[in-house]
Amino acid sequence: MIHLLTTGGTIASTPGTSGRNVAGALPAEALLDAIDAGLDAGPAVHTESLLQKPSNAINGEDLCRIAERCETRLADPSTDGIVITHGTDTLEDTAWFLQQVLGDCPRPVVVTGSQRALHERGSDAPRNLVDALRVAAATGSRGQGVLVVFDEAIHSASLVRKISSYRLTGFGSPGYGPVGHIDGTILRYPLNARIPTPIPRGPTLPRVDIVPAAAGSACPIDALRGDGAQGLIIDALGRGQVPPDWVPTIARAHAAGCPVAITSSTGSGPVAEVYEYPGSLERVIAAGAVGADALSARQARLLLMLVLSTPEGAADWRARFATAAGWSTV
Ligand SMILES: NC(=O)C[C@H](N)C(=O)O
Repeated sequence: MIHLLTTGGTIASTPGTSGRNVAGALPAEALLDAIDAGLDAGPAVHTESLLQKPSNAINGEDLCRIAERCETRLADPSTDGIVITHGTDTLEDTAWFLQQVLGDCPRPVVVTGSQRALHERGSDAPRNLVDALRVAAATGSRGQGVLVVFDEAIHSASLVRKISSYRLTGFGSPGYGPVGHIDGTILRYPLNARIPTPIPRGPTLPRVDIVPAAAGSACPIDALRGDGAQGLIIDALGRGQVPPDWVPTIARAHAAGCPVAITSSTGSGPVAEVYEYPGSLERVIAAGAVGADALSARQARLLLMLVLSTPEGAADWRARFATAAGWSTV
């Protein structure tokens, strides 16, 4: 039995009164009805409508609810796999979060969505959902961690990012490529994903904000801390550089006990201490920040939220964050 958990997004959209889409209105049963013909003799499916939201509205509480539903379903031996439908705007965030808490997934957990709603011409919703159910039911998908299925490709949740705001090839794994492909009813897995070790999570997730760096821009870190941010991700330039006058502000945050991590805003490739000059990553790390390897800012944010959500994690955040961020290196 495959458990279909729906959370909203364009894949569950209905037409609104103005002609635009209302994301998330369709319940799970209606989604399944719409693709029944495409499933042929596919797996038996049990449905659950958990959320009906556009994905820009998914918050930390929702992430914990989705994770909890996965854990509960996976504890039931009748569940062979889980498919989660989700809006594409933050699909990679939820998939990444689940990857950090669920581990290698001996029974597959697959996330999908669509760029066009079911009622729109050429909708990718039926294809993506049928493919996701097929991937969740396949023995070859076991132990590969959380997977994202989109446009006949299978991505690791550790690597996937939304790469187009509208094209049906909405997702990619920049620098790596998909871990598998869906060729009709045949699944091909040319690569095995390396799976990070699960991270314990507390009952609530603390607030961590993302600060984009740009040449000559002002550093809002003091204001964000004053407003209640408990950790910060600086989405930095290139290998991890920030404007030179940001460094004292980062040192102030460090002295006040606020974790600061550095990602590269380039979209592909890790941060690295390859320069020494004012504002270089080497100076930023000397001021107390930690590098986030090749994680996106959104991945780093969720990782830091998870690490800080338990007292043990908060006490040891630097080592735990760095280890988890570097999961893909050997
Ligand atoms: N294609 C989509 O699902 C986008 C939509 N705005 C969402 O993320 O909910």
